[in-house]
Amino acid sequence: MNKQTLISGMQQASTSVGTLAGYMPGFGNDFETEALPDALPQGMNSPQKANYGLYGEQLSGTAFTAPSHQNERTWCYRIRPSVKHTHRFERIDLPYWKTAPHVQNDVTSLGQYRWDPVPHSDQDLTWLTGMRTMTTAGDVNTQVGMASHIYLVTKSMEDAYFYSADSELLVVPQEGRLRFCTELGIIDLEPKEIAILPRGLVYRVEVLEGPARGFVCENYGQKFELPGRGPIGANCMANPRDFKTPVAAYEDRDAPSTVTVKWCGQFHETKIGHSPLDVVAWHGNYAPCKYDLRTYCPVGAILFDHPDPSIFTVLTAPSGQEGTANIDFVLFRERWMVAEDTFRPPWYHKNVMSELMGNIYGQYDAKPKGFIPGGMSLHNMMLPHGPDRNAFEGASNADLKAEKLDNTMSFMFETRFPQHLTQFAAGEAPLQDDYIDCWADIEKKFDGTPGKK
Ligand SMILES: O=C(O)Cc1cc(O)ccc1O
Ligand SMILES: [Fe+2]
Repeated sequence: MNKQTLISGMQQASTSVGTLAGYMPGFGNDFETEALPDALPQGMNSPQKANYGLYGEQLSGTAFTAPSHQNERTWCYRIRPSVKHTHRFERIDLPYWKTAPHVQNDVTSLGQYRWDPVPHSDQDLTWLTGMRTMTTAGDVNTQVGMASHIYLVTKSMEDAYFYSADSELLVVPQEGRLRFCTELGIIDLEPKEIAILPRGLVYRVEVLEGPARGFVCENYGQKFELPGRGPIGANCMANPRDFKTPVAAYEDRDAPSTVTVKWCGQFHETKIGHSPLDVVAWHGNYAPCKYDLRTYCPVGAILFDHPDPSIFTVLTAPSGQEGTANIDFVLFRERWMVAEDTFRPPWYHKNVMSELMGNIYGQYDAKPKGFIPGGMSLHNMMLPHGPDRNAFEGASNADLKAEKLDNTMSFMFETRFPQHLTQFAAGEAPLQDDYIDCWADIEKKFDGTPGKK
């Protein structure tokens, strides 16, 4: 159990810029943290009167009766209970943020697709107005599937807060720096890091360095967890201690504000008179965290052949069918290539799962050109894909000495469900019309004679 105390500058400041974010290590630990001494009750959750006049409130991330190893909840001790924050809800429109099921008859999703980076806009865009849905999969109403988004953020949310009742958000920054001021503490996030924001957690997003662009995987289903390592053992891949959960930090701020809620794909707004980020102390295992992708320790082939990319899974969100994820988050980062007599890049492939990829920086080995930082690609359920002609020719003729793949970080959101393009992805976003031509010049080498061509 971790215990750490931070007296937060959030309390005084009108925004939290300038405060120091502090973190506790571990994935899914039972944490405890207080921003004021003795704010956290000891030995019980519901004292008749909590210290400082705080209200106790539980945030349940799983059903009460979920098996113990999956059961997640957090006890918050806050200046006002959340229910004081909810008055009448009014429907608002965020036209670019879409939710499954969202199958558009005039949009074709069957195919291989690739996009250049969505350019920054000259408008002021917040975390909410700057979210651009690219694909949706599954059904939010039955809590299965996901959506992939690009965010373009230039403006901090001011006296404005948000939570998603629909989903947990996995945030993968590509440009710029953001600060997530959450009920449970502050997370500063930059490229090469990721963050997980649990379903139901209230937060405000500030721009520390803009413009900011990145990718989001919105998970409607069971939470992301660390994959079992099997025979790899107790170490390597993503190690639990490299996940960082913020220490408690609170705002005692009275100001006319809004809270926007995403609920079954709809957005509603309510007005409140104070900051809802008023949790002075908390304990539990349902909390946001961040993770530095540079601490991911890749394990791979050290003699021959190319393993399935699941070897690079950072996080997996189960679907209920064992081994068939609702979402796998897979990382292709710097590593040594040493396999002998082997075609080293990804092989040609058709997959029952749907593969959405994004480039954080550098060059991806199967697509040395055209898949650029900030760009995305989609190889949907059972649609063939693989190295382009240049990658194939290069790798099948290469001198197979040990080689470092340097300056490379791409990722995949892989889901068991087909992914449907939004109108934005099919129309407004910079779709590369000529993407499939990258395979057009692949040569027939077969002439009936044995031997390597
Ligand atoms: O580039 C892709 O499509 C992803 C991918 C990577 C890999 O190493 C093996 C198979 C695969 O589909
Ligand atoms: Fe693939």
